[in-house]
Amino acid sequence: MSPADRGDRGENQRGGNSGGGGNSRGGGHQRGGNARGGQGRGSQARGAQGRGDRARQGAPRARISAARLVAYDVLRDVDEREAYANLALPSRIRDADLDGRDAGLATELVAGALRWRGRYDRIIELAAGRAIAEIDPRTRNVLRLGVHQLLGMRTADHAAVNESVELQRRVANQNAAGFVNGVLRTVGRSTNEEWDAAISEAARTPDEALAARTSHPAWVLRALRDALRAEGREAELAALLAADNDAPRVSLAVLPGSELTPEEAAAAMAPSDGDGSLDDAVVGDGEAVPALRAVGPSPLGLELSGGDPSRAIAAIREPEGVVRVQDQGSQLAALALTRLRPVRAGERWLDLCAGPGGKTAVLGAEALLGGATVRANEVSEHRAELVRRSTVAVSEAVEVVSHDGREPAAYGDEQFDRILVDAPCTGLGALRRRPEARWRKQPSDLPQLTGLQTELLDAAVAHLAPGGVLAYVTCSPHLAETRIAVERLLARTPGLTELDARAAIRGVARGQIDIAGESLSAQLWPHRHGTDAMFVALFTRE
Ligand SMILES: C[S@@+](CC[C@H](N)C(=O)[O-])C[C@H]1O[C@@H](n2cnc3c(N)ncnc32)[C@H](O)[C@@H]1O
Repeated sequence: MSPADRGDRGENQRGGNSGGGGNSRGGGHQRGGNARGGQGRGSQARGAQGRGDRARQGAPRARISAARLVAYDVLRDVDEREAYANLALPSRIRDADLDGRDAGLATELVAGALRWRGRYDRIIELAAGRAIAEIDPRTRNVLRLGVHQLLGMRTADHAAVNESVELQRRVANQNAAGFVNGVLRTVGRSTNEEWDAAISEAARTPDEALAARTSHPAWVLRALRDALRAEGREAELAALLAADNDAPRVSLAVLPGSELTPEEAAAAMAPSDGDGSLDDAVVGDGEAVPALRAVGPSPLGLELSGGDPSRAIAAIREPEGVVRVQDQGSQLAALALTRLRPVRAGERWLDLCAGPGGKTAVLGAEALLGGATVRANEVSEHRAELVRRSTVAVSEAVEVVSHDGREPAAYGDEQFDRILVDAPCTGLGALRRRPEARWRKQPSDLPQLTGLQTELLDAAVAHLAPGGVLAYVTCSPHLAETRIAVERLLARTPGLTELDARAAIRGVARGQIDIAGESLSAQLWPHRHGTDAMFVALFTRE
């Protein structure tokens, strides 16, 4: 019997075939610690009928927690206003005046429901016996939050179901409250393993099954596999997909030239019991602040145990902007350009696509140390302002302008010794960081993006001084935005030579770094390096 067949469809559900899921058996469960499959949901499923009966016979109406309402509102913002969850969430949390615990719950609900949307939608389809597109968008979000509580969190079944039904009554179609109740009770009766087996059984191809189980759009899954295969590392696909679904630890950078090295900054905040565990918190001025460790591949990098990064940054007591949140892959990409060869005093550098200015700050700090100066260009005025704010600590060395990087004005009649083209891209390298991103991008976005990347690269190469170095960086491993873009650039640009970016990254990295493949460019990966999947290629012009 499939999980869906075992279910109790709500009064508003259509009957009919679940679309597969015929013979559910135990299967490969994707989640680690916070999934419930590993914790004996089988026995919970056996006891679920009794609890379900009590719910149906009029258990007391559940109160809806403010955290769930906030989470629902953020999902709606993401759907209806194309909001970014990481921006919408803090403002909704502030408006609702949630305390730390509820803010944490709202954050987990939003991140989980968005990240696992593909998998949860498939489970909802199997449990409901209807396509997700046929379910009202508001009800869909109520269900996604409910499924995450049942399968991704430790919420008690009755609380997850009752609060979801109440939420449905409050924010969506009241008449579908029974439907929500029925679907969620069906979902709660089976384990993660059983649902994964049902997903696989119902899928038309192995890729469709893998994409749904790991909650990746199929085209993204294929792009990731192609990129790994190009490095001879296709076997790492499962690890990569899992890493995309894990919330990353927050990384900080300590800008070069700071009074403290990352090691000293971490030591200054080491946990008082001295075991250095990242799960510890230390006490500063009587309040717990997150612990830091100088780990990760970037020599500027620190890793935060969790909690609010601004508290850790404040505790280090460096001037504003010196210690900052930044992925360590971004740090390495910037350093690959600045440390490829020694800086000559008076060098001019250009950061062509600078907003919001994370890499510009590293370039600025390196420029200050070496006697160079940086022109930072960003097409959007608003983002150019973010670059200004991001570079306050190194503003002496950085001038910010706002032009289209394809236009001569971006270059101001100059030739540059080093140019960073950190191009707009699909962002498929940062899926773990932006849980909604994977559902926003479409393969149809690629031609427009690769066209823009081509034009930006051509304009940049035309302003590279003879003997100068250009870094092409994307936060995407998609081959169309990485190796194919590089091969095409080399083919159409006489006098341009590719340099060894792998050696450059190995040269700057903290400790050994495993960069695979035969090409000269470097691809970083979340599962292998703990960074976003940044791509770095370096060129010089004869
Ligand atoms: C990947 S982001 C750069 C990230 C940045 N380097 C950092 O580390 O913070 C790409 C940036 O390019 C900008 N951009 C897009 N089209 C552009 C154009 N035609 N000229 C210049 N910048 C552009 C986008 O607004 C975006 O801020």
